[in-house]
Amino acid sequence: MIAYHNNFDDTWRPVGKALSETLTHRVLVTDINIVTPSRCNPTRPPSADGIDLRPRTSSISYLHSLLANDDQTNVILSNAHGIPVLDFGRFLDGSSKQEVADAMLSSFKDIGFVHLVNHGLSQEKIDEMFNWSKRFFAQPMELKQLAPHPPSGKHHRGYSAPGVEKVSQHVYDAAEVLKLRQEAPDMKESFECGHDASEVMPNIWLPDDMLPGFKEACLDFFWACHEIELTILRALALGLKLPEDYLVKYHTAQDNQLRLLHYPSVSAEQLERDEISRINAHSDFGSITLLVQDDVGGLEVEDPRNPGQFKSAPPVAGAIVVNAGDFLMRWSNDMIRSTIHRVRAPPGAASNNGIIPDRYSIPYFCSADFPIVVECLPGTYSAERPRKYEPIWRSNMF
Ligand SMILES: O=C(O)CCC(=O)C(=O)O
Ligand SMILES: [Fe+2]
Repeated sequence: MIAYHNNFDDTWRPVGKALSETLTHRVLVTDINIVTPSRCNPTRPPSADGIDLRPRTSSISYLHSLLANDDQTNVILSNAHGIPVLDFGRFLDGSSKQEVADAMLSSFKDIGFVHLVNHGLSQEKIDEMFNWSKRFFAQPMELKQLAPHPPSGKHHRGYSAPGVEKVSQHVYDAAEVLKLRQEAPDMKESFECGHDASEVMPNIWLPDDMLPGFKEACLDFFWACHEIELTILRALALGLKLPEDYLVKYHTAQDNQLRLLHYPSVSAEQLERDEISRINAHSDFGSITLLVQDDVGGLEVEDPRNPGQFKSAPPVAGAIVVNAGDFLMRWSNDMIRSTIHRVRAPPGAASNNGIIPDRYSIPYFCSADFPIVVECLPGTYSAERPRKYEPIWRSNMF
């Protein structure tokens, strides 16, 4: 689970311990404190702007997955290193809704990850956001520091410089985290924002006259991702044989987090020798994460059947990656996996003069509303598969 730690204060400890002891969930500890915000007021209504529902052709070869059952074969376009590539357009246009829903759920149960093509997020919007991200990170450090991520990390907003954040799993001791960071700093910088009306977690922007247009682009992309989130949650509900709006009803506060990530160019050797890392192994905290990435690669996903073994998950043309987070895993009575992943050297990197190019990615972390009691989802437990978790207030979880 991604959490952000600088200090290990009393707010964090009981939560972290409760999680590790009772949920057997992985807890990711970085250098900034965990955030347990209360519900944000819903802000402007989600806009349909930029959502392109037309199916697009892609360069992906149309292989049928061995994982699929007969009904799912027409929506599974290929199997990319163990992660199915689904034609989400068949859900959006209504032609194979149940099949897409079933295939997505199978994938979440099996590996916790899925690639979606024809997802409805326009390529123009994605390209535009990457351009803004590059422009932002290309600014001088003094300027980026004008939107500083708070050192105490009480909320995930603003800019964090390379090496400041360190991601790890099950490390609760401050000295140990410091040691990890010194041994192998995470060589990435990030900018994080949410929606602009949050009272509990206000955004931290650059001063108005710096990089005009950046803020608007981030917010626009935030809402575009939110639209995709809702359709994915609808598909997932259908896969779980629940009413289509079942999960959406628990995601009304739009308490999500858009994160621009830049991994500066580094030496392949240093990365491979673990002298530096891009992002350490971790699982995400929320319901689902949507990820768009450039074509550099390096994302690796743990093989659920061989803990500790990671498989490369290279980018798939035109696809967004969607993975389940710790919250969804618990909510589904562990039926759905929140799988550990990391970013390392892409395959074959050493042959490229030993230098790994800059990498840009944009995760969008989706969270359920805070003031709800979380019980295992209907259909995820039975006499043979009893509930593993007692009901709990969402705000007491992460
Ligand atoms: O950069 C990536 O591809 C992955 C980022 C990630 O896993 C995260 O920020 O949680
Ligand atoms: Fe992640």
